[in-house]
Parts: sequence; structure tokens; C-alpha cells
Amino acid sequence: MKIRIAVQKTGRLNEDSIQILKDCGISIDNGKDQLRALSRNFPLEVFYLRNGDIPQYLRDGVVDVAIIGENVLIEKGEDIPIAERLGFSKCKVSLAVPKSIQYNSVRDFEGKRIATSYPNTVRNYLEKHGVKADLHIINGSVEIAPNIGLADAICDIVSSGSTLFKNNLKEVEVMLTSEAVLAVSPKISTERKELLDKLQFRIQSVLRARQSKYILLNAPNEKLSAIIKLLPGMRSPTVLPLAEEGWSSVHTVINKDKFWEVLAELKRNGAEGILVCPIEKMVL
Ligand SMILES: Nc1ncnc2c1ncn2[C@@H]1O[C@H](COP(=O)(O)OP(=O)(O)OP(=O)(O)O)[C@@H](O)[C@H]1O
Ligand SMILES: O=P(O)(O)OC[C@H]1O[C@H](OP(=O)(O)OP(=O)(O)O)[C@H](O)[C@@H]1O
Ligand SMILES: [Mg+2]
Repeated sequence: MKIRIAVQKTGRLNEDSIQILKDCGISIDNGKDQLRALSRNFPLEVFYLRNGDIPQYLRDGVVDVAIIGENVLIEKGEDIPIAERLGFSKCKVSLAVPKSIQYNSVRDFEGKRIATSYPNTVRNYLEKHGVKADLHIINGSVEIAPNIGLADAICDIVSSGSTLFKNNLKEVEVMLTSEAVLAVSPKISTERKELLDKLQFRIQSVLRARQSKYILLNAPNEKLSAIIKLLPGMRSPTVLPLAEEGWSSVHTVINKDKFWEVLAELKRNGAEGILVCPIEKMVL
């Protein structure tokens, strides 16, 4: 019995999807042009597919789980449950208009032609606001549509905004935010659900570790209580005596985004020799 996972064959999600499996200790025997591969050390079979096709494979139960952009699920897989948010490939799906247009509100889209690869998302959003527009469905290079007279506006993925900028467009409505997710087939069997639980346990340990740093520092004993107050830690920091009398070493785990804020405070309170190390896995 194996759990069957779909990952994107080529594109934005491919590398990070394989990396997260690797970080979970799952090695995949992989020929570059293979569409299907097995893991050597986990009961897992990988299918390399187009992101846009994955919702249907999940619905049909042809694969059990998938790493997919949440935006694609919202567009064509609202019936498919998400088991885990994976924290990479973060982006928005937005409406944009030519820079020169004076934009007031979503009502400005009434009767306009909108080019997009996300027709359901746009339709639902506009319907919610009581607006009717004319959708022009295209599969790529959407941002060029207004410049060639194909549409008045577009709806597409926005990340840094540089594609919009280069095409003289401005973002006017953010319809949704997205990241890569682990999605589950509604038809997954009980046995494969058990394998999913094992996989998910590993993924959670990896994601938690990615969010955290292990820090070590030295401090004179009389400063310890002030320093410990600055450090949240998993339970409470470990304090070990240094060989030099009157000094201790403090070890703890800290959220990677909080670290820089705390660093200056630690130094001000007498911490020295501060080391910050990555964590590979973290189980609570
Ligand atoms: N510029 C971006 N920044 C961050 N994430 C993005 C960006 N563009 C796309 N994504 C995310 O990555 C996913 C895959 O995008 P990509 O362009 O590789 O594939 P695609 O052409 O949409 O799909 P397919 O695999 O069906 O060809 C998107 O659905 C979205 O979730
Ligand atoms: O805001 P930005 O950082 O510029 O990113 C947004 C662009 O990225 C994606 O295209 P991608 O590069 O994946 O090309 P594709 O159209 O071939 O999928 C998306 O379709 C946008 O065009
Ligand atoms: Mg793309």
C-alpha cells in the first residue's frame, strides 16, 4: 500500500514541493522526464502533473494528496479539503487596470472586458459585489491583454508586482491571497489516510523547524534573569554553567522573525557570543 501524491511537473511549485518531501526524509528515485516515481524509504508514489489538472485528479481519487497552489483549489476545487498550509509560493490573485485609468471602486468593472485564467474566482468576486463583466479566458501572458486591445482589465497572480509594473498596470482589488497547500482527495481510503497522518506529522515538524532558530549565548550570572525574560523558548531556556566561574550559557528556540528584534535587547542586557543555528526538525 502506498500513498499517491501529485506534485507540479514543472513550474513555480516543483522545486519547493520536492524539497519539503526531502526535508521529511523522503527520497524519491527520480529520472528527470519521469511522470511517476517511487520513494525508496516511505510508502509513497509521486505523480508529476500540471498544477491546473490536479483538482480533478484529487476529486476522482486517482491521487490521494497533492501539493498545489491554494488559488487553483479556490478556482476549481472548492470541494477539496486542505490538510496543511505549506508556507511557500505566496501570492495574491488580483484585478488590475491600466495605470492611466482613474479607479474608484469595484463597480468600475461593470460591463468591462476582463482577461483572466481564473474565471470562477473573478465571477464569484464580482457577483458578490453585484457587478457584471465580460470575461475573456486565456491561459497565460494575461498581463499583455490590455496593451493589445484584448481587454480593459485583467485578473492574475501578483507577487512582487513587477509583471504588472512592466505592463503599465496597477493592482486595484486583491481577491484572495494564496500559498502552496497540501490538499487531500475526498476519496482517500482509511489505510492511505493513516499514511497521510504519518506524512503530515513529518511535514509539521519540518514547517515548525523552518519557522524557528536555535540560539546559544553566554552571560554573566547576575544578568541571567533579565536575559531569560527576553527569550520565550519552547518550555523555558536551558542554562548551563561555563567553565569560567560566574558565567552561564543559555540555549533556547526562538521564532526566526522575532530573532532580530530580540538580538539588540540581548546584547544590551549583557549577552555575549550569540550563536544562531538552523533547526532541522521540531516535534512539540
Ligand atoms: N509570481 C509568483 N509568485 C509566487 N507564487 C506564484 C507566482 N506565480 C504563480 N505562483 C503560484 O505557483 C503556482 C504555480 O504557478 P506556475 O506558473 O508554475 O504554474 P501554472 O502555469 O499556473 O500551472 P500548470 O502547472 O498547470 O502549468 C500558482 O498556482 C500559484 O499558486
Ligand atoms: O508579481 P510578479 O512577481 O511579477 O509575479 C506575477 C507573475 O508571475 C506569474 O507568472 P509566471 O512567471 O509564473 O509565468 P507564467 O505566466 O508562464 O506562468 C503570474 O502569472 C504573473 O504573471
Ligand atoms: Mg505562472
